Amino acid sequence: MVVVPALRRTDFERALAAAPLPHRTVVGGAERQQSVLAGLEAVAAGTRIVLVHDAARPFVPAPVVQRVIDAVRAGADAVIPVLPVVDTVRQVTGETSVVLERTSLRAVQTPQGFNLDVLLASHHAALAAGLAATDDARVCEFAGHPVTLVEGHREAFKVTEPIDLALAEALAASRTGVSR
Ligand SMILES: C[C@](O)(CO)[C@H](O)COP(=O)(O)O
Repeated sequence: MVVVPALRRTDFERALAAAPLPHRTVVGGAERQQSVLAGLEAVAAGTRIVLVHDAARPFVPAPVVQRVIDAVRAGADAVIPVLPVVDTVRQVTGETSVVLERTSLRAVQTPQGFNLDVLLASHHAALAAGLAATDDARVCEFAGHPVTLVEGHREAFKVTEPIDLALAEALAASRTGVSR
């Protein structure tokens, strides 16, 4: 299931026409949570496990995906790939700031894996409560489900800033042997 903006649906469908895997598109909402919920509600009844992935993380290595799937298959309700944080991180409140204990911090990636029934029920609970979450694991946690961590990978970075494009192009060239 590929969640797309309403105004670009045709463009996405055209771009996805040659995709090697069967897929469908569904129109998302204004915020991430609404888009994920739209995707989940379009998933076939009877599906047990679902992975939620950011299209902005195109280089996620297959072993990360496998670790997430394995942990959900082993019975976890919510599984996320994470990485240690390499920068010193400060929490800012108004004019003051404090350093957070770096060894206890993890950067969260996708794909995140879930028991579909748990994730759907959690999204409905979050919607009813007005929770705004930046990822689906937070939605599950809010609904009382534990979150299992597995090892992520630096190559699963989110293409966000202009400089990320240079890295993305280099990685794409190294994987395909084709450079632009
Ligand atoms: C889910 C996520 O990738 C985890 O780091 C991140 O929260 C997504 O944020 P976005 O603002 O929806 O790209």
